[in-house]
Amino acid sequence: MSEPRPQRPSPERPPERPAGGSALSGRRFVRSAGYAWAGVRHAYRHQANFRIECWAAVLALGLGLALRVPLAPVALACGLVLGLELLNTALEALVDLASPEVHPLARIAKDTAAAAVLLASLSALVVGAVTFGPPLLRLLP
Ligand SMILES: Nc1ncnc2c1ncn2[C@@H]1O[C@H](COP(=O)(O)OP(=O)(O)OP(=O)(O)O)[C@@H](O)[C@H]1O
Repeated sequence: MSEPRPQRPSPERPPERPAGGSALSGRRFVRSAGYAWAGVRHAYRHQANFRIECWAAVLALGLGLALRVPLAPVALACGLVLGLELLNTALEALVDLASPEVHPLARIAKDTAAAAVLLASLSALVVGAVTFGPPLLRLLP
């Protein structure tokens, strides 16, 4: 006899809460943050682009502080690029797992994810030019 299938959550039947405290439990949050930090460390170790983007973000935020420009758009642009680079890394790993051999769909997945990072990086350059351009020009003699 086959095992009973686990029932999908629905609006009438919310998902069962896993054992180990409420969704807002501090220990749970710390554990999740630990997994996320492991992901960041992995990307930093293995992805040269992520390392460059991390240091570019540090530089941009430092320059923003020094020039006293609004930091919110700079931080948002940096977060977008870094977040999409992490998603790109995750997707590359998934594609390599699902399709180690060359496949047109694998190429589309990887190329499209890379395009998302490129688009965000170009937007970040525009944000940087608009934010840092005027104060830097004022510094010129
Ligand atoms: N399994 C595959 N099938 C088809 N094309 C692939 C496959 N794997 C990679 N490619 C092609 O090669 C390109 C580079 O893939 P790769 O996995 O080396 O990514 P990358 O951008 O070089 O990653 P990294 O950031 O690790 O350097 C992809 O964008 C895609 O066009």
